[in-house]
Amino acid sequence: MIDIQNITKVYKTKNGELTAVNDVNLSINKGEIFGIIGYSGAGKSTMIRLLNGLEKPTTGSVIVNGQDIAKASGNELRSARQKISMIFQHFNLLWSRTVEENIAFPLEIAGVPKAKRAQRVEELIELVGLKGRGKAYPSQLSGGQKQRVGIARALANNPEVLLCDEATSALDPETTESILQLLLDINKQIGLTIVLITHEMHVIRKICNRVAVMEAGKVVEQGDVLRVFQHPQAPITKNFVSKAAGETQETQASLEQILTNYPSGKIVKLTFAGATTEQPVISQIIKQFDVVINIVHGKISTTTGGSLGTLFVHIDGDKQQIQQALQFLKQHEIQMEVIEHD
Ligand SMILES: Nc1ncnc2c1ncn2[C@@H]1O[C@H](COP(=O)(O)OP(=O)(O)OP(=O)(O)O)[C@@H](O)[C@H]1O
Repeated sequence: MIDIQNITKVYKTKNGELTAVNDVNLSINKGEIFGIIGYSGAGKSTMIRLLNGLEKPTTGSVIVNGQDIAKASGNELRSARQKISMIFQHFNLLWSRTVEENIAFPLEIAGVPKAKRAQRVEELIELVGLKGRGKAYPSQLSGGQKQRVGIARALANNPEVLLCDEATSALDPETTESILQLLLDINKQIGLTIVLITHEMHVIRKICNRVAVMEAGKVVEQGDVLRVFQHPQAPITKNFVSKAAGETQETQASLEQILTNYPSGKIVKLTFAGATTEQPVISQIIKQFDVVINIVHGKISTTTGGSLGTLFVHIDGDKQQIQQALQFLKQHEIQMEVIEHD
């Protein structure tokens, strides 16, 4: 569906050249939700502008449905861009237009006759759950409702790809959940390909099938979301994953405290994925080995590929028994990391 081949984008600035995107290759399948995550300045916005043809790469190609967006211009580029739609962090609605009129706007531009427009607007209002709010103005809507208008407007002309630029970053956690759920539902319902950029790993965890992690213009890691959460490789990915698992500075501090207070035993971080989240391994260890287990921190969350759990435990007892308990965990395909002092 989308093939990004060796794209590099170099900006000329007052201070010389700046490489915002550096030799990136990505392949995004039809109907999948693909996330690009990175901290500020990683090159995500530049990537999205390259994807919708707003920006031309310095080198490389961006093939969408067999067409190289990077080389298209004029009518060709306009028609290619009609298949790619976008939603934004700050919604970008027209404030003097009602919800209906905002959603109708791209239909007007595309020359859709009035009666058909009204029918399509009604369908879209229903799809995004805004029934009864059609005559309201954006200023009368909550943030979540505004983003629903943004989504309806983006879908008006039946795009094949929806680009989401930090679409939930301005929303509170509950509204974020409901907007992510709406995107997931739409993806399932109409098979829409969604590419989103974000700096929040929980957004990736909640709705993406695959993820690419960007740092300083490069993709440092990519793969299935569950796999990346279970076995993050790059330091930056490990950082994102532990934040998404709710490991705060407070968790780090309590681990340090336990390491200091209990010099014996081991503190272990266990990562469970898929079926292993449902096995009662901790109680099995306690029954089978002569060890004491203290739970320090734990969380289970779901990804589109299955459940994922992290658990920090302090295992104490006879050295050999601890070793055997750790071996038991390994045999049950539970990812394990022994925590040492920072
Ligand atoms: N038009 C431009 N001209 C010059 N430099 C630019 C331009 N656009 C982006 N950059 C630079 O390219 C780098 C990547 O920026 P980009 O906005 O793509 O990152 P980002 O990951 O989206 O970060 P943010 O979330 O802060 O927007 C940054 O160093 C930025 O200053």
